[in-house]
Amino acid sequence: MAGEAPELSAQKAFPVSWDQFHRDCRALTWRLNEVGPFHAVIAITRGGLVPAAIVARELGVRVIDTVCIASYDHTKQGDLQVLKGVSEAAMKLGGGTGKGLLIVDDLVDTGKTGKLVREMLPDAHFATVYAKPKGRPLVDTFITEVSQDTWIFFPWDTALSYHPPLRDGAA
Ligand SMILES: O=P(O)(O)OC[C@H]1O[C@H](OP(=O)(O)OP(=O)(O)O)[C@H](O)[C@@H]1O
Ligand code: HPA
Ligand SMILES: [Mg+2]
Repeated sequence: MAGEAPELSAQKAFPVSWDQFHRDCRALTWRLNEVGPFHAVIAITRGGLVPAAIVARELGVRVIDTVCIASYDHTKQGDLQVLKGVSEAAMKLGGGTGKGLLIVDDLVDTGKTGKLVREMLPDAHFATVYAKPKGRPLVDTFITEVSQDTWIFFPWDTALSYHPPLRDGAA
């Protein structure tokens, strides 16, 4: 496609629909239900907000906080920027180390974001919906692993569009 980033076309694509994402979040919650209860859910923004809402709903957790981190500009990772840390109230609930807190993100890729959050809350439980091999050791619970050269396309980042037939060269 004209204008497409070369690193995008070189990678395998793993598109996720809203339905599939909801199902995967519910599957994640089944596993987390065995580990909890949790005092609060900490969503890593922005991608963690969507699974955090679903997981918190299923687990009956009403206290939700955010850690706001930015790193990727589309598919290129830059330096991590912590725009907002854990609130004082959530810190208190986690006894200062994160015990009994559930950190939720959409995925771990290189694990840089996860590592940073784990340093903030070393005793928290870290859950993601998807994991790539490099980040996987940082996660306590996840649902689906994809290869490192796969790019996951989330439903909030995508829209329905025309796709050319395979015989015309479509991948
Ligand atoms: O394991 P890593 O290599 O650190 O990558 C994983 C992180 O990257 C993405 O967030 P991003 O920084 O793009 O921000 P966003 O959630 O606002 O999209 C994703 O949501 C994870 O938080
Ligand atoms: O595979 C990915 N998909 C979407 N966002 C991401 N941020 C890091 N890796 C990914
Ligand atoms: Mg993120």
